[in-house]
Amino acid sequence: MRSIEARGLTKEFKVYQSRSGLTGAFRDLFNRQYRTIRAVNGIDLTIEPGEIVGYIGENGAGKSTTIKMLTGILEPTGGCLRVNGYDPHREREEFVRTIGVVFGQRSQLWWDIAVKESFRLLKKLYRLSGEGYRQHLDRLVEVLEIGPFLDQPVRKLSLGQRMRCELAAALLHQPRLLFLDEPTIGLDVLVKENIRRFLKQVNAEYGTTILLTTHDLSDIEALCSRVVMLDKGNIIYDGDLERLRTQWGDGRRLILELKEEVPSFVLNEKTRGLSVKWEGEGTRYTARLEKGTTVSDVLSRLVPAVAVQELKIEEATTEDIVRRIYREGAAHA
Ligand SMILES: Nc1ncnc2c1ncn2[C@@H]1O[C@H](COP(=O)(O)OP(=O)(O)OP(=O)(O)O)[C@@H](O)[C@H]1O
Repeated sequence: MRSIEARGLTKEFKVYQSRSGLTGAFRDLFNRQYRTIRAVNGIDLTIEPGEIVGYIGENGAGKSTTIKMLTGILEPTGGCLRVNGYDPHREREEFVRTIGVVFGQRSQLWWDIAVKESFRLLKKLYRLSGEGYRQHLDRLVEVLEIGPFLDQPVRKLSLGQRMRCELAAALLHQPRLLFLDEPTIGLDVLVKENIRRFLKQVNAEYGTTILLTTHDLSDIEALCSRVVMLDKGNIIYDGDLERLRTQWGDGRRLILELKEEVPSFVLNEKTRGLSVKWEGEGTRYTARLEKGTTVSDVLSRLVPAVAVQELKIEEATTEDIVRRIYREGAAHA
């Protein structure tokens, strides 16, 4: 059974539009006008058990709306959806036992009670019992190093401590599929590293499928072999990170320090006809090399005319690549 299978998944929102002025407000009283927003536009998405998939897109692309449909919070307007074999919205009660959810911005733990009391409530909610549960909990407490905070109320924990407790809470019932929405937002580098290591471990040991939404591309680099990129409700890339890099990552940067100041128009002139964008001024320039243009193409034009003191070549980072795809608005798997 597939973890996620969506065909033509669509969500539309009807938004009330108010007319301007007093007459407009008066007319709104009797005849409201609505506008339809198609937040998710007929996407096809299949995720197999054990995959770790990064779900990315700019603000407003439709990520949260998708996750809300996949977790059963929102009912789709159209399309077919099965998650862990269930219809998430219609079979919500049985379905939620098979998933875990961590939203970085919101807590599923009770704010004023001790963490272990929250765990106890969740245990009742999921109807968990027995030695298996005890051992699993002990393991989570040990690996996430949350033992010292179990007696404290959530409101007294730091963000990093709370996130580790959230992860434990989301995994108490050993779900087959884990949804993570911005799990490392606001955390310092060390805590981020620990959380990523833990997630890899959970995935390897229990075969837990993970769908991760994040704006932090280093999460994706550390965890996901596959990325799904959303733009205005449509999937514009679904494939591995490596392919994304090779298809779009030829935008290398050449960083130059010149012996003498040279105006930028000279560099533009010398490299006319090549796909290169110059940034900088005086003696320091960066050449952004676009598709097809190589470092030696640029240097062979420059070196006879301009004295170069030092040069450095930088590969485009995933962040550069993704920004570029967002800007240009398309990518094909
Ligand atoms: N309840 C709602 N009512 C009306 N419009 C909505 C609602 N929820 C989302 N939208 C609209 O749907 C579109 C997609 O929003 P969504 O929150 O899914 O994007 P997102 O990719 O998660 O963005 P972000 O990264 O900012 O969280 C946006 O245009 C948003 O304004």
